[in-house]
Amino acid sequence: MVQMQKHVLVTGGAGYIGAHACKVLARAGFVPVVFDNLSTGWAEAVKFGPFVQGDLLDRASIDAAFHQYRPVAVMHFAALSLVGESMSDPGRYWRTNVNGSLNLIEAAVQAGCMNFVFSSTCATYGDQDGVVLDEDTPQHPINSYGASKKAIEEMLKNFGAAYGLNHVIFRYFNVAGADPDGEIGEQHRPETHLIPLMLDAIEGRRPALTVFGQDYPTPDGTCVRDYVHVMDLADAHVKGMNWLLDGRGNRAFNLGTGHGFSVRQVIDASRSVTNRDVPIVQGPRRAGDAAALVSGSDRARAELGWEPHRSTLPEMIRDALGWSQKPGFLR
Ligand SMILES: O=c1ccn([C@@H]2O[C@H](COP(=O)(O)OP(=O)(O)O[C@H]3O[C@H](CO)[C@H](O)[C@H](O)[C@H]3O)[C@@H](O)[C@H]2O)c(=O)[nH]1
Repeated sequence: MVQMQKHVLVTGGAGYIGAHACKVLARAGFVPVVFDNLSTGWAEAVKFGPFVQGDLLDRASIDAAFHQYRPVAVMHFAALSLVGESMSDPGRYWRTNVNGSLNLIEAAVQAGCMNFVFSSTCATYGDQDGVVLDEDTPQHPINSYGASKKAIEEMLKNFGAAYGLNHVIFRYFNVAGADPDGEIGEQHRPETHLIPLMLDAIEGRRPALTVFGQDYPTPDGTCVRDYVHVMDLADAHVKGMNWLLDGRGNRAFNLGTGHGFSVRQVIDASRSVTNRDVPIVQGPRRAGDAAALVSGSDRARAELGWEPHRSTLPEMIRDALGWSQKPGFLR
């Protein structure tokens, strides 16, 4: 019997999280079709299926991809995602994230591709004074990035109500680590994330790690985040897509472990992996940073059957380190 190949359109599939999702999709028997403009992604990261180089602001190129591949679902990772940059250039965030998503959602509906998995963020919750954030926590973003993602969540609800677009929304906490096989990993230019910058400082690619803010209302004064391994996150996406393919309806899920770690605790954990000290300098707070973002993660576990298997700090740091030591790694 000839098996029909099931394609999944993966926007942003050449980026960090999207590429890991492609690997897990391929392993689960799907064909990930990457749609990416390479503004922050890497052609070298497209390893698990076809590549369409296109821009979400160009509706015709999206329509062509739907027409050519007839995907069973969309995973929408493509976005600008830096909190600091979103504060200094909000127009770019609204245009790219919101207009791009509107084009994609309209194209999906028109093509009859009614299963949509969306990358949202804990930044939609804003700064909530140390409470553990569950999916019913009111969303009050404090930066343009979070506001743009919240707007897209609303858009999905509206298109769900009007046209029956089925959607799963994932609100990520802090994604870290890399594919333990070393096929893909995190490579941003410029790099802004804590763990890769810390490794750069340890390995001498940068003189030091700047700790942004020491006076937050947290136990040691540095920001607290909930770190989740990128492969665990990718697994959740396949579970979320299967949830939609099984007709289980629209749902938002947090993706975090439920445990928060301060910047200082992350630095301390790196010593246990590398046996090296992190050269640090103390800097001011970064605009748009919430003091603490920790996930209530019961819903994804209970309803999706998701369990993070790799999301310990040492494992995430070890996998990120392995990737950064690969020949050809550039930063
Ligand atoms: O050089 C650095 C870089 C980061 N940090 C601190 O480390 C923590 C983590 O910062 P990251 O930049 O690694 O991650 P963010 O929490 O800013 O961002 C993550 O969470 C955001 C939502 O809050 C968005 O989803 C974003 O895309 C995602 O990377 C923050 O407290 C930040 O202030 C430093 O002290 N020094």
